[in-house]
Amino acid sequence: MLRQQVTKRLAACRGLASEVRIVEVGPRDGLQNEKNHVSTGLKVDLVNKLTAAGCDYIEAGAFVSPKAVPRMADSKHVFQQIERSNAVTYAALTPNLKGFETAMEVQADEVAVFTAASEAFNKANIRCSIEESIARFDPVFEAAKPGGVKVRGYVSCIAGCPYQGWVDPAKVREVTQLLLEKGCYEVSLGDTIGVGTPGSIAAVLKEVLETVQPGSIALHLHDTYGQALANILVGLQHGIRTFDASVAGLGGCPYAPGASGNVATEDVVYMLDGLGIKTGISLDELVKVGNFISTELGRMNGSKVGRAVASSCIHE
Ligand SMILES: CC(C)(COP(=O)([O-])OP(=O)([O-])OC[C@H]1O[C@@H](n2cnc3c(N)ncnc32)[C@H](O)[C@@H]1OP(=O)([O-])[O-])[C@@H](O)C(=O)NCCC(=O)NCCSC(=O)C[C@@](C)(O)CC(=O)[O-]
Repeated sequence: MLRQQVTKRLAACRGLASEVRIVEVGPRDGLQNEKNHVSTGLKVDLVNKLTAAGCDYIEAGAFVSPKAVPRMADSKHVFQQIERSNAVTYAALTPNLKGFETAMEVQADEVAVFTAASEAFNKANIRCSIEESIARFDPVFEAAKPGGVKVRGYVSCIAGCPYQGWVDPAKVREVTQLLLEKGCYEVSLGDTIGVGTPGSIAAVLKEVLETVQPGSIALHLHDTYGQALANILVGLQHGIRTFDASVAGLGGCPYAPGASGNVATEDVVYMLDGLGIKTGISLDELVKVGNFISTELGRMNGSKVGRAVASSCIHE
């Protein structure tokens, strides 16, 4: 109790938010690149367990070409079988109108369109230029309007690209702004290959926040170089209040060879708990979910907190 009061005061003193939103991307970003088959039942279990742990935003699947990303081919069944909570937003990735229509068939609450700040990455990932990708989203924005469906946006490769290397922060700002003007309510800035450092992420945020409000920005940080938590702290210091994360650090992008998964949700929640910043997620329950999915997939739990708790290190 005392620790909670002290840490809350600490967060306030440092001008950090008292609450943040975690976008749990494990069932989508986390599983899209799994080597082995992942059953629909396991995906459904994962989403249900994340719901029970208090996650209130879960990206549960992707309506993309099954040839491009076979692991997401059963997203329709996942959406049809999950036990929904009214308190949770169940979202899906939709690269075009076809994806949006499927998302609506299975009552996804929100959709996300995705492009990049790197032409080379976009060509590999969605087989078109940045400009063409945004034109493809126009029908999605149009179709979303009548039903008031919220559209989130992703900009990949904000801190570097596996194909072209350096990415200009001005390009990140330009694409972000365009997505917001077109109709995204929020744009998640993706360090797709996890190369960003507190210095480079601060430089990107400084550039983007020249013209965009921090409330319209989220950070989506892969943890390849172990910088993601430090980068989240930089995000908090810049007023960002939404962070994407993946339970057990699951994942990687099929078009970013060698990149590890998103920062582990358990690690983020542990850090935020320590800062007295609320997420609504139960760390103890989340750790169980991370251990469950890691065991089921036969992979090492990518969350340091998950491993520490499992090996009975001291945990308040
Ligand atoms: C974008 C396309 C479709 C373009 O692919 P294309 O080949 O240019 O498009 P197309 O319209 O010619 O369609 C090709 C085939 O895909 C089918 N198709 C077309 N659209 C759909 C759809 N919505 N749902 C299901 N099927 C679809 C379409 O029907 C056709 O089937 P075929 O006639 O060959 O049998 C393709 O390249 C694609 O689906 N790519 C998937 C890319 C992807 O999912 N990448 C991983 C997610 S992004 C990511 O991880 C980064 C992020 C978001 O996490 C942030 C970060 O970390 O930076």
